[in-house]
Amino acid sequence: MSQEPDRLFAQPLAQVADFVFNEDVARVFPDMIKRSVPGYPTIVENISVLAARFAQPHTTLYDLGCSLGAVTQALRRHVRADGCRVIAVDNSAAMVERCSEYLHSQDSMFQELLPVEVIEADILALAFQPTSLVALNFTLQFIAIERRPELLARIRQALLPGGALILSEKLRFEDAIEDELLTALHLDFKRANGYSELEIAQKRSAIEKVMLPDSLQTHRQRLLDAGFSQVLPWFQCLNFASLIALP
Ligand SMILES: C[S@@+](CC[C@H](N)C(=O)[O-])C[C@H]1O[C@@H](n2cnc3c(N)ncnc32)[C@H](O)[C@@H]1O
Ligand SMILES: O=C(O)C(=O)C[C@]1(C(=O)O)C=C[C@@H](O)C=C1
Repeated sequence: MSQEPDRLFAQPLAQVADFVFNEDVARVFPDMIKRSVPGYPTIVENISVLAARFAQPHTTLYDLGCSLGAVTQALRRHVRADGCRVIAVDNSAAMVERCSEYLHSQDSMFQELLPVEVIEADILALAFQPTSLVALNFTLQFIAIERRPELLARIRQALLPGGALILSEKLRFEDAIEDELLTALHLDFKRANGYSELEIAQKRSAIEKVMLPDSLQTHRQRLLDAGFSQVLPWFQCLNFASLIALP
């Protein structure tokens, strides 16, 4: 994947536009997400460990909001159940184009990869096949809040017994002191990864209307309301967490 450093917000901008997953973002995305999301490499690595337990033979696995396909690549390499395939979906043309290229080069580097299909589509409009594993890795937070319940309900309906949804999100916290401290620590994480105060401030105004995090309590209740039976947090680093939701 591209090694280009994320300098998108390094120069003062006359006006900071709302954040979109366009060509500029796609080009620097591996660097951006690693330097912005505490624990991201650990989450991606371990999604394939979790998936290996939940993936059922001869079923479809979904990577929803796949960006450049980091989760898809991990699933293709590490899920060994017979006859599985991965469907990777994103509604950003720039992401889908690069994702397809990266998956193509993965094909030439490794043997015995799961087959994959990359689709440019809105996940809200997707007709789900029966599935044993759905990954929403930092995607739900970009979906309009009022559309989140219906998306989760449709995923729940498509999930087969023994399968799972893996949901990773930035969290907000209902306790004001906890929220303030973990937000401050997240900014320290960005500084420690070389982002300047200007980059941090401009990225924040670009993203604040576009990415709307929920609390763990809100996620849990919404997943239960959508018909999931169990919600288990398996990872948290500062204000970023990942949950397993069981059908
Ligand atoms: C933070 S990125 C996800 C990172 C990726 N899952 C990973 O692990 O590297 C969010 C992605 O969700 C996509 N996205 C947002 N809304 C979407 C929608 N309604 N349908 C499909 N993709 C969407 C964006 O284009 C973006 O690529
Ligand atoms: O919370 C932030 O400041 C972020 O930059 C987070 C986040 C994310 O969680 O997806 C937002 C957009 C970028 O795609 C990468 C990281």
